[in-house]
Amino acid sequence: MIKEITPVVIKGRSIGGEKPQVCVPLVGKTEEELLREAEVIADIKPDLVEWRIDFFDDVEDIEKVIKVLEKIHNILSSYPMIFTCRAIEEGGYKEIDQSKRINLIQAVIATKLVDLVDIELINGADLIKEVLQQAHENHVKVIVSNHDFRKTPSKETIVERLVKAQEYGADIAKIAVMPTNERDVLTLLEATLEVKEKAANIPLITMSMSGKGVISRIAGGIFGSAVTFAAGKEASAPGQIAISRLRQAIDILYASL
Ligand SMILES: O=C1C[C@@](O)(C(=O)O)C[C@@H](O)[C@@H]1O
Repeated sequence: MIKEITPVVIKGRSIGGEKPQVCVPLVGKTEEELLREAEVIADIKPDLVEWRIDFFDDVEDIEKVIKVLEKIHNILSSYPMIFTCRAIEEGGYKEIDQSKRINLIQAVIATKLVDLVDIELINGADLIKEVLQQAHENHVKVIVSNHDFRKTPSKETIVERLVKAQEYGADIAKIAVMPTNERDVLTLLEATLEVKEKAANIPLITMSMSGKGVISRIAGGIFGSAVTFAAGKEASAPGQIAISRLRQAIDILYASL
């Protein structure tokens, strides 16, 4: 039996709807860089924006982060915004003390200036549930994510991690893995389709990273991935391509479906 996925709709964008949404990251290290980047992103009109705060020089200064967030929000208020402070062991830009990372995520949720936050599955059920509860009280959605920058786990492991994120109460479950060969890309796509067909009632986001995995960023929607990440001014992970080229490729695929 095919499970029904309920889309997450934010500011008119349907995550988990007919077509994958394209998200671009903000990866500036300084306020100046970020505001310039936000202007560029406003021009290229993605569907979603992700602020990868772990790239920011003053990431540990909560007051500064919130001041910059207000300015970014002024430029990009019409776009659903994901706030991500990626843990170093999952591909984060730099080491950030775990309790500072969680305090920051919670302080940002309380501002209600972001629409989604990303928290890694490795944080465990208790912390994830605490973040989920606070997020939902503030009308913020939660992406529970997992990343492997070294390899592609087995199909069963990918399925298990996505299902676990859903069981923890995630609004969206995400996994990004690194292929070492072409078959790994198929493994990621097959796992995505299996979760979509058999288990998911929330949207999934999956990708096989690097050049080898680029087909998953273009065609992942067909197998069940609701969001694909493209480079805006800069990329936040290996394999992201320019948004204009990604959109063209997606349009070609979807015109034939
Ligand atoms: O988790 C993801 C996916 C990603 O790693 C990618 O491969 O596109 C990019 C990250 O910025 C984002 O948080």
